[in-house]
Amino acid sequence: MDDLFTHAATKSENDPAARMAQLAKELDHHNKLYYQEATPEISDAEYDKLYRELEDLEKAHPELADPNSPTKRVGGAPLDAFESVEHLIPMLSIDDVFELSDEQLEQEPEGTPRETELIAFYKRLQKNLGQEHIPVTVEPKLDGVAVSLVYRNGKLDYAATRGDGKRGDLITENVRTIRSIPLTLTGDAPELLEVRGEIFMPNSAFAKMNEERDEAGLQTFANPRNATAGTLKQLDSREVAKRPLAFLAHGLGAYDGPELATEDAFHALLDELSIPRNHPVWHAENLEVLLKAVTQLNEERHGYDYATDGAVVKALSRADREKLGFTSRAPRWAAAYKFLPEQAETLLKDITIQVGRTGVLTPVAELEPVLVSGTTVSRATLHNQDEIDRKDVRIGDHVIIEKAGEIIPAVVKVLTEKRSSDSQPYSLFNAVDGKCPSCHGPISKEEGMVAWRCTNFACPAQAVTGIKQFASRKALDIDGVGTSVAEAVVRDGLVKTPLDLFKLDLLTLTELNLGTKFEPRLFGEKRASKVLESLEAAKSKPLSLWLYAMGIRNIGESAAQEVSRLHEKLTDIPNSEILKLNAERGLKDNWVKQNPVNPQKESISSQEKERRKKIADEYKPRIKELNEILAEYQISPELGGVASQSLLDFFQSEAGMVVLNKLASLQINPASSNYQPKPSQSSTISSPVSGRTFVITGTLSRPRPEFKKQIEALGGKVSGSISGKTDYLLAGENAGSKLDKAEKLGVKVLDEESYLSLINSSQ
Ligand SMILES: NC(=O)c1ccc[n+]([C@@H]2O[C@H](COP(=O)([O-])OP(=O)(O)OC[C@H]3O[C@@H](n4cnc5c(N)ncnc54)[C@H](O)[C@@H]3O)[C@@H](O)[C@H]2O)c1
Ligand SMILES: [Zn+2]
Repeated sequence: MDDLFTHAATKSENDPAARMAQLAKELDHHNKLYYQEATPEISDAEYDKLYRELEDLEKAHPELADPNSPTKRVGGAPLDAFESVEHLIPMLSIDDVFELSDEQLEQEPEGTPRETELIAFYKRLQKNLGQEHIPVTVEPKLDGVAVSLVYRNGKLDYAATRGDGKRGDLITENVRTIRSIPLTLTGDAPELLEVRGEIFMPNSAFAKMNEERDEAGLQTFANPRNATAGTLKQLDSREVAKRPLAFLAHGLGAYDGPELATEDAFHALLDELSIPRNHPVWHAENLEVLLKAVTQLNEERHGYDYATDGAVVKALSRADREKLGFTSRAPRWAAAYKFLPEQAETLLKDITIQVGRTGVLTPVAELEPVLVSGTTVSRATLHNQDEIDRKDVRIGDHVIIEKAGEIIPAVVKVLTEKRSSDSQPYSLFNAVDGKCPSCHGPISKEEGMVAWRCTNFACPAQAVTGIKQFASRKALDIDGVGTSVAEAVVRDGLVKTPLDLFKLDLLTLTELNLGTKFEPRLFGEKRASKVLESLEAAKSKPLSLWLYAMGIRNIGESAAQEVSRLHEKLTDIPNSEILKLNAERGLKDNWVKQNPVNPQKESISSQEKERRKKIADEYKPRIKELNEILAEYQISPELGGVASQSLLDFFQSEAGMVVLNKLASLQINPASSNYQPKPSQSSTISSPVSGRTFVITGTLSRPRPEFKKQIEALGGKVSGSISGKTDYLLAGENAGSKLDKAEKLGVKVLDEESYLSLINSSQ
């Protein structure tokens, strides 16, 4: 079965517009993670690759280019938590030019230099300025967070991040804590001086801080840039003060003072005012010297105490810069030359699988330790199955690994000539036997996506994400349980899966620490009891909300509604015949649609044609048959084959059983509030008992089972507890809490006498 349904062709390959839209979406996603949340998912080199691909497509198809494309914009939006400020002059990015790799050079004519893109940049300067010699400067590119420091009359007025280039966040209080940034300038300060530069964390300080955090049981940062970005987002500047941040200036923004004709004059001013500036700076009068400077910087940079992955090349004179001008995103007078990441050869000993916070399964290469860019590397990311297939990575291979400016190393290439003859292609799915290594839940791959994911909402690796979904407004609406509570209960080991929330008691919740070990912030009794109340109420919430709350793949709100219309209660789902048939129909139907015998766009071999025809001939009559069987259920397209299969997979998996067992032990069996599987039939029957749900309580004239039998014989149901979907409460003498609850929920209450007349009327 696997075979038939996993081929969902990535149609974007031949469709530039679709690919462009997809790239833009992915880049937006990564920009948000990188700039706003300081938690990037991919390396800069990978990001750059996607960015380049989009840029190239936009050049090839200018008519399809979106004016709001990520290639036309700077950075991310300002954060809500800070006040923002409009920049006096927009803060732009810098265009990248890349050192060419061996693979790229193979595609080019012989003798093509690695610096081809840099040379092209210099030639553009020559052409646009109409002169042969253009003096430029070369300096290290700092990998930190861009900042604007505005000084008025020698005093720091404010500091802001780049934000979207037009508006940034005001981070003055945080910046004041950075010792190397002067608050008052020495010497003859101009009236207005906007210095732009980079806040960063030196490597040594970063390593030490991470070590201390690790010891204190705090989360460590992936790399110095993340640590810097994360630190500057802190609202409490006392926290910022504790972090080892540094600053170096590299550019001029708004300015009101004596003329600065060149970059040198600007540097002299910074020195006079004791503002630390980026160094070393090389000067080059022509292309030859520029290339030498860049080579020298590349050699020296490994000795620096901060990460540099490139050289910034800038026209020296202000007059030249003015002539060259800007694009919407970057100045035309500067370029960032990105060095090739350093590579090394080593042995890939094993592949392990990590489960991320959102359930993504990431294959990780376990390597024979090797030294790259001054650090020992023993693990590298393999990203996903598609990447493994593309590079044909296998356990036991000799591989080339690469480490860019940032920390996560990657496997770039396999040395197939060194491979042993008995090596086997690697399949992530087989390696984990189709189960999440963290929880043994089922894994699945969404259409058009490359990653396998664990689909178990109770997976401990995804606990925080799962709890947030479970408690969200649209799901079970657990008042007071958001990100910080979810993180705290998981951190303290109180909750491993959302259902563990039901184990929490008032005292534990009251004393839950939402702050840090050093600065505790307790949750408090008032909010704690609210959480418990919401949890109690959740127990009787309808099936559709429960299904949505579980965050099962492909089950959104509408699909959950439809599932709950077709099933009376949760426990009917794992073996649901309707779902089985609907899954089969949907998956077969998709297959036929996606594998046409006479495709219009692609060309297929006659063998492939034959294969498709054979399968389609088998599927089509069955699809017709299924359509007939399912017709009376009138299943909405919101519940497709993929979603149906996904539900069944989940509830039939080991993980799904655990969830069902836990619910059973909590005595929760969510019931449908819109149960009506055969719409046309049930609407014609109208009986006061048939299809109605009764709850029985108190002392009656006969034993309760007798009443139960009678109700069921007339097509009604008897349930043990009152919920919003109960129709009648049959209440005898001394009815207790159920009576109160029925009144609260507006459920009709019958005494024995009115019950009897109801029964008689429906016989
Ligand atoms: N991994 C991810 O998910 C992800 C997401 C978004 C962006 N990124 C990375 O960020 C890059 C794009 O970000 P960007 O637009 O901020 O560009 P950038 O950081 O590559 O370059 C522009 C910035 O460089 C800084 N800079 C550093 N040293 C400088 C110097 N000596 N002189 C002048 N400026 C200097 C400036 O602050 C300027 O704003 C991408 O190439 C990518 O590597 C990664
Ligand atoms: Zn899992």
